[in-house]
This record gives sequence, C-alpha cells and structure tokens, in this order.
Amino acid sequence: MADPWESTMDHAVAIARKAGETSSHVPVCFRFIGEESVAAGESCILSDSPTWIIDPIDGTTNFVHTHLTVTSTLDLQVEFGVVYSCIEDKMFTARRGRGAFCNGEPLQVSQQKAVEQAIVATEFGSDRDPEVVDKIFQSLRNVLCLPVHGVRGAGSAAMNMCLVASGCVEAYYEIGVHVWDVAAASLIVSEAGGVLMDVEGGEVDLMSRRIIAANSKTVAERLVKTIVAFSPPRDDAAPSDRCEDSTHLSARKV
Ligand SMILES: O=P(O)(O)OC(CO)CO
Ligand SMILES: [Mg+2]
Ligand SMILES: [Mg+2]
Repeated sequence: MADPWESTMDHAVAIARKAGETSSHVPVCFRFIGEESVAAGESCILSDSPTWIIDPIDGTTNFVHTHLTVTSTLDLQVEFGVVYSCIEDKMFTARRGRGAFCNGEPLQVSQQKAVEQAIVATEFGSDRDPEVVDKIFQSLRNVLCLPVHGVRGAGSAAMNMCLVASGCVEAYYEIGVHVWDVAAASLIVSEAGGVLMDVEGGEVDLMSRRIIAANSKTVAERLVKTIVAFSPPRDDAAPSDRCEDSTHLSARKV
C-alpha cells in the first residue's frame, strides 16, 4: 500500500509552492492553526496561504478518563484530511476529489435516508451555561422524538464524523465544536459521499462552531428542522470576544 503521508506531503508542498509562487529552491511556507496555539493567543484566521489545521487530541475528556475514543486530526485547508484513531489503529484519510479511506480501504456513507432508521451522533459539549445546556437538551429531545433509531456519541467530533463517513451512523450534529475538531473530518465525510450543512441550513462555515455531517441532504435537512440553533462566539473572533467553555480548563487541554 502506498504511504498516504508521503503522497500527502508531496502534494502539500506542491500546493504551498503554487500559492507562494516559489521555485523549488525556496523553502515553502505553511501557516498553522492548532487548538493549543490558539489557546495560547495565536490568531485563528484562514487566509489564502496553505494552512495546516491541527488538533493533537480530539476527545480530551475521553483521554483524561481513559475512555475509548481518542483521535488526532490534521487538515491542510480542504485539500487533505487525516484523522487517526490511535486506540483502534485506524487511519482515516481523504484528498479532495480522490475519495476517503480507512487504512487504505474506501469509505462510503450509509444509503439509509429514512430518518426513523437512522443513528444520529451528537455530543453535550463543554459549555455548562444552563441556557446553552437547555438548548442542547431541547435539540436532543426533538431528534429522539423524530423519532430516530438511536442517538450515540463517541466523545470526539472527528470520530463521530468518521463514523458518518464509514456508514456506521447516518448523521452527526453539534454546536460548540471548533475548526480543528471538524476540518479534517469534513473532507473525509464529503469524499465518502456525505453532505455538510449548517444547523440552520445552507453551507457549513467551519469557523462558526456549528455543523451537521450527514449521509444525505434528506437526513441533513430533517435535522435542520429539528435542531434548536444558537451561535457560540466564532473561532475567528477577536481573542477578547472568545469565551472559554466552562469545562475547558487549560491544565486538561492537550
Ligand atoms: O477534545 P477536544 O479537542 O477539546 O475536542 C472536543 C470538542 O471541542 C471533542 O471533539
Ligand atoms: Mg484537542
Ligand atoms: Mg478537538
């Protein structure tokens, strides 16, 4: 099997050279957005420069409590997505226009469009503001009463999205995630034939902290009608406008 990292890095360098119009003798210039660097005060702005978006551990709470699912995510701004589930030793990869894979095997979303037969993944998030928690529970109640076949949550946004890409669950939605949680897996979902949508419909905005990833437009649109939408501070807001979620204690962030 070809090494996905080797071809990814070759292509990444080619993109960076093109963006910077550099010759092969000039070092390429990448930008980075990472959960920890943003927490340390770095900007979280996407520009035209090729940018790696990184979440070293997605599923920190699982990690701290030695729960099952922990992933690392890496995305080169809509060109590549890599999610590694270290406990299962599963490497999910996607390259724009070239499909999505798990350990080299092609991924395909579920063909189930009847929401009553669907498994929907979501999370409770880390914000403990009672008004936010009420909205999350209202959405959960509405989704359960659609009715759906079941609701699950892996504890990792990236893993929930890879489950959509793998056809194990029909949809995932969450409000409160960050760009580094979902960027890589977004490409994996769309390359596996899935759709991404904002929780109020329309195109997803990866900085908005809101996402639906589904196997089909039909299922995504049912969720749009069901979710109680709200808007957390955007990832690309000025640092003074960002608020720390109540369970995001810096000592626990990895
Ligand atoms: O564990 P992390 O990276 O904080 O991510 C959470 C959501 O923000 C789980 O997806
Ligand atoms: Mg993380
Ligand atoms: Mg994360």
